[in-house]
Amino acid sequence: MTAKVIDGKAFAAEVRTKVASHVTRLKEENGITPGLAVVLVGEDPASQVYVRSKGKQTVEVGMNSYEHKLDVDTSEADLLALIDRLNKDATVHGILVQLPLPKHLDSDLVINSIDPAKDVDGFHISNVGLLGTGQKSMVPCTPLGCLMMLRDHHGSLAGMDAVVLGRSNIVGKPMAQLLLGDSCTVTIAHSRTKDIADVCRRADIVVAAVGRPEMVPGDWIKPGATVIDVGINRIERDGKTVLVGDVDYASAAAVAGAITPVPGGVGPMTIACLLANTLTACCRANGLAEPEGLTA
Ligand SMILES: Nc1nc(=O)c2c([nH]1)NC[C@@H]1CN(c3ccc(C(=O)N[C@@H](CCC(=O)O)C(=O)O)cc3)C=[N+]21
Repeated sequence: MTAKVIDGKAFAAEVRTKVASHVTRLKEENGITPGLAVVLVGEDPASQVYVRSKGKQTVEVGMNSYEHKLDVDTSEADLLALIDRLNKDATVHGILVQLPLPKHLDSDLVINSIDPAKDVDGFHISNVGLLGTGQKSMVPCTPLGCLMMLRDHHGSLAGMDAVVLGRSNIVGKPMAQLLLGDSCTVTIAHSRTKDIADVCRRADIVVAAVGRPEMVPGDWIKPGATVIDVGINRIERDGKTVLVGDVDYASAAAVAGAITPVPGGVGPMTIACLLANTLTACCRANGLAEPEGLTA
């Protein structure tokens, strides 16, 4: 068998088209332009690339983009003061603080100082609690993108066995909550899981979010299963830097029913969902109906 390749890049373009048409309507009918503020502390080259591409796509869908680049040794007080200003700024509907932050800053404290209604990353404890109890919240972008691709491929996910590899707060845990919300039987496996290969082989859906290049080989995958690869790892191969996922693509694609590639899978969906969340936050802030198909 050769897996169907789930084209995250094309799917993300569709999501952005939907977002853009809602934004046009918001402007014409309500005179509102959604705004996203992205805060970057320091000059990590990879982070700068992501922030630039977020800003570009934000403008492309017709939203306002506000970039705040702060010095690497910015004090916590100054960062909190900026967030406080953005919280109070009615033209800003979404706030994203690029992670990881420099070590001298307490990222939990910083994230929890964002107004939960503007927390388009869905990392604020209040959004985490709302998601965990099945209440309306802001949903983390990467897991939301994965969910959209899974629903698009399968229709209903009810009753499926899902294994999430990785237990991070930004991907593994919220991904498990979303799959549970869609009535999957969910297992979270991690570095201390016994017989992880056997656990994985039971899965109809595997979401790999461990951050270890090509850790999941094809013989961990049940024939016909759907594989979502969240990993984005830069490695050296044949003297070149290449981007690989957490899944060994060649061997997994030979047995899976469907698989997301890296690049061109989950990554582009993450940014598309950030724009979708900003639109959702803007609609909620203005008491308007939420866009359909763009939330969990
Ligand atoms: N508060 C916060 N929220 C984030 O969502 C967040 C963050 N911090 N810090 C960094 C990570 C990383 N991230 C990516 C988004 C898109 C691609 C993406 O589009 N990747 C392309 C390839 C891009 C490349 O070539 O490097 C792809 O997979 O096809 C990758 C990575 C969001 N992050």
